[in-house]
Amino acid sequence: MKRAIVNVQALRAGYEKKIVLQDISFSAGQGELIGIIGANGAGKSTLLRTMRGLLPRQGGRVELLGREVGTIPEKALAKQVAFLQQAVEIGFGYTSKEVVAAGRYPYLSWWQGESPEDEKIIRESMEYTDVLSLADTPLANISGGQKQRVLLAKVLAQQTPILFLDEPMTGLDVVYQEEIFRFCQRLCHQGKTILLVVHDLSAAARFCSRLLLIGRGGLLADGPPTAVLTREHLSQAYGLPVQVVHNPVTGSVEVFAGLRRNKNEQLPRVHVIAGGGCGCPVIRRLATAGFEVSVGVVAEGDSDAEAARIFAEDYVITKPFADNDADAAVANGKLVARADVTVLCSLHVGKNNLGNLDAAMKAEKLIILEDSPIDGRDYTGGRAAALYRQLLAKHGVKVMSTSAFYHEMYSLHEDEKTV
Ligand SMILES: Nc1ncnc2c1ncn2[C@@H]1O[C@H](COP(=O)(O)OP(=O)(O)OP(=O)(O)O)[C@@H](O)[C@H]1O
Repeated sequence: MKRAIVNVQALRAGYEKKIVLQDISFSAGQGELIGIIGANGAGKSTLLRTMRGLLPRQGGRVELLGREVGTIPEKALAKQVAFLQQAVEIGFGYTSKEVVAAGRYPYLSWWQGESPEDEKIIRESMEYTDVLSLADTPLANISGGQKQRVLLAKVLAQQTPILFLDEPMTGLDVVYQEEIFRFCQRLCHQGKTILLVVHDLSAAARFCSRLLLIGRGGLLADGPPTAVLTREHLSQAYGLPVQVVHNPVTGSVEVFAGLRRNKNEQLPRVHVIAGGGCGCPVIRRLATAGFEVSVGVVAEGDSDAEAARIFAEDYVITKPFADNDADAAVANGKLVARADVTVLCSLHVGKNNLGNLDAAMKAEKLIILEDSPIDGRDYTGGRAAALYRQLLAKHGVKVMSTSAFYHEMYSLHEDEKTV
């Protein structure tokens, strides 16, 4: 086991009249890049500020390089930890270089100017974050993202083994954001230990070796990104249903937060009859617009089945090429009966999914999405087309293209009027 560079035991953190975090325990070893994640107001900044000794602890211990943080003199502490704080105010009369030079303060006495060695470190730090060309520009004259990179250079110039970075990506475009993550990785590879607050969970998953999830007044999870970024953990931390999709190709994670529903708001339930991938965008759009969505019957392995798992609250998935799955048909029928509106996607119909048209027949309110004539989508020798024509003749049925539906679907909130 590596020596703990940061060691936090049973920490209680917060403010005079308000305890924000209880019982936080973890330790960080050399070379770790640790992302601190959690909802707004969860206590991430409070944790970092307490660990750095800027906020008094309400209980527990924080050790940096084996020493209790409260016992380390300020200048010695500044040689151990550099802290990029959120929303720091800096006198705007200073040039970028002067701001970065302030990072050298733990190494200077009041009578000493910067040595050639300090100058070299300042220049290298500014090169690292690509702001050397702004050296003589006053901070007042540079953009928000450039300012953030100047502040990062200042933190680097402090040359500490530990870095605490509170949302260092604020204001950075995607290219610089990734670059900052990559240089954090490089610094950790060189032996530094970095804890950074990050809101972009996908980037956190790709770049951090470990995540600490803060929520509900404590440490909800601690471990590698795949173990921390689960539906259960994130739903707890963010206080609403969250879906998590890990992309094995890019290593990134997509997180879809459910809507914060007003308890009195009754949104229509929409059942989507899909298959062969035609339902995928319909399911996604309905769910992200806030509808309660169910899906059926779709086949395992089909992208509609994946979309159902991610976005739908209920679904019926059958084995691929399963003919006449009676149980699936019954379950699908129940979802149709429960829905306020059923949407029949523009699917291709073979003998194994003919039952989907029977299910649509039972819908009280039906919208048919028709992107091409049924005859070109009928693989049953005419049975599907015949059933489909009966559907078209049903009372109150609406027929439209899928793209037209995307515009119309918001009026489903007033479905009585529109269907
Ligand atoms: N100086 C303060 N005095 C009292 N309460 C505070 C103070 N600063 C923050 N808080 C409260 O402490 C809680 C945690 O705030 P903190 O800034 O640590 O959250 P955070 O996770 O960093 O949030 P965000 O993601 O929005 O930056 C919040 O409820 C906040 O209102």
